[in-house]
Amino acid sequence: MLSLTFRVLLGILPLTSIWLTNLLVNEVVSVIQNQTDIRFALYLLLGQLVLFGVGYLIGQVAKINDQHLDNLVNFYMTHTLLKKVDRLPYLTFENPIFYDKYQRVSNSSSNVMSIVQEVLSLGSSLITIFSLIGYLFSIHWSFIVLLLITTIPILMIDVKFGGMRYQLLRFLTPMGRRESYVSNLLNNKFTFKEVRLYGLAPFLIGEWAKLFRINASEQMNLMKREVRWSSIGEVLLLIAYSASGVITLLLGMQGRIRVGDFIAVLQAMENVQKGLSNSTSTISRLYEKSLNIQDLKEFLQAEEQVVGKQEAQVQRIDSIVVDQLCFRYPNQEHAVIQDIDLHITAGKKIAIVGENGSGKTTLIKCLTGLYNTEPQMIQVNGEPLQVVDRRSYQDRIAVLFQDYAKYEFSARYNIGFGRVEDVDNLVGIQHAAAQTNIHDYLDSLDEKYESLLGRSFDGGNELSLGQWQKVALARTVFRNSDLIILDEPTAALDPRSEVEIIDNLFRLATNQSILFITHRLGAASLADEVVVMKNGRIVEQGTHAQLLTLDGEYAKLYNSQAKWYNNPQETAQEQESDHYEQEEEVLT
Ligand SMILES: Nc1ncnc2c1ncn2[C@@H]1O[C@H](COP(=O)(O)OP(=O)(O)OP(=O)(O)O)[C@@H](O)[C@H]1O
Repeated sequence: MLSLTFRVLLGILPLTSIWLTNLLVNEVVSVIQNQTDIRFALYLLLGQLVLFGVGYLIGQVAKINDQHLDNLVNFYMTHTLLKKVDRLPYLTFENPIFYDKYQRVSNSSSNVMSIVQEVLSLGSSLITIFSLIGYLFSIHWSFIVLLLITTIPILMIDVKFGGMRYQLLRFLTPMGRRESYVSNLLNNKFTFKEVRLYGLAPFLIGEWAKLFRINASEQMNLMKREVRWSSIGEVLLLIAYSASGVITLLLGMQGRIRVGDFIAVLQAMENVQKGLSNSTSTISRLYEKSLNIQDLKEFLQAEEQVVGKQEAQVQRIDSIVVDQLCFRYPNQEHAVIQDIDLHITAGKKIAIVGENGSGKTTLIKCLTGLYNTEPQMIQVNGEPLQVVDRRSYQDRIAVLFQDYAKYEFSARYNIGFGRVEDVDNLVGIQHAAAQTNIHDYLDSLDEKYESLLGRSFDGGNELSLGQWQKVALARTVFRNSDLIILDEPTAALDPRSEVEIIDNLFRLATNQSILFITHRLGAASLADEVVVMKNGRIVEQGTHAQLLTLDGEYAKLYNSQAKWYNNPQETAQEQESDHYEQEEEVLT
């Protein structure tokens, strides 16, 4: 409201200023010609000074007010977007188009604010324009015709380029994202060591430069076209201004206006033209931004993952039955996992083994409800997952993914995030850390559990990969769930830690089910059941002993690993001869 008032005031200032100028010039002419009293002219001069001061003050207060409004809108928009992102289905995050759209809409907070500001300043300009047009019309109607003839083509040009700018933004967003991806490879600590050692920097800089040039040249091309067309608009404005000068001169010669009016008309004409040209470009920008807002609207209307609305609440997971589970990624033709049958009962420890890409991680993403599957394929406590309250179900599961998160927060938060409502329970957190053999290390840090982990921020403590993994494992332990899912939980651990931790976990988690993916079959042998996956299917299932007797896939994998420990040299020679045999087969 305050902003609106300021804009109205700013809108009527030009007419008042021109009116005062008109009076002042006429008065000065009269003082010079007739030697009349100078006082009224001085009052008018003072009036102009006051007007200038008031205009300046209103402008400054409006600036502060706009900044305040900007903060409010920015906060609201970012807050809304972040909450929306939290409700989107997980699969959305695996679609690159999502990231393009997100990039565009995350600029929308500034777009929304600038729309508000543009509308306000457009309103202000329109008040100026209409008040001045009223004044010009009172002098002669032909000024209005001149203005109409020149403004309409300019408006059309500006709107056309507003649309083109938006289309270009859409086209360039993926390339812009790739450009920042490539440049990030050069300044990101996770990739930089390899970039440095492999001497990739010149190649990557070249790639970045290529993308930058394409981006920049597309923008330059559009800008050049826009400049060409807007020059035509400027010429039209110049013609209108000169024509209005001629008309004013004729009116003066006919004695229908005085010197002050002559100056005022030219000033008014100039102001109206400036106002009109500003307004047309504002309308063009508004059009461009309204297209962006359409993206925002679509984003906010995107289908959400229903969480916490389904009727079947899960107090405790007693059983999960997987029945003929199939899953296909949206961008792929064939199912990645097929006909999976699995029965997880309370306290059962299941190991999943299988070669890379056999679908193990996909299976756990389906099981945890991150991916939606057909009804009946997954049943929790006898209810299809679709009708199970997803939040209450996920609250009873602890997952450690291969690419677990390394939170650059304190050690306490890193573990406490497993049960965020209990993040102040230091004793519980320390207990979880002790179970995964990381307590002593965290306790030895300067600020113990309050120490910041990671090196992205000053004062942080970098951990080794194995230490990070132990912290993440402690987080899953702290979660106190019914089902613990671990995707290669010991990949970065030394053999002693691996044995101790898995042993600890199995001993303490008597009531908890554990489903763990592993490539280390020594760990798998501790499970109640071993599931072997190949090409998206379960090919063997049973206890470690049963599968060894079966002498199939598992036995083959197990024996080859056992050989590494018993006689690594022999294994290497065998593998080498296998390799040559295969090469010979290919050659013959
Ligand atoms: N988001 C995705 N979109 C499309 N395909 C995917 C996606 N994630 C995985 N895949 C494909 O699904 C298959 C199974 O992948 P998954 O990660 O489940 O295998 P995995 O058995 O866990 O492998 P690893 O032992 O290497 O971790 C792979 O062929 C992979 O290319």
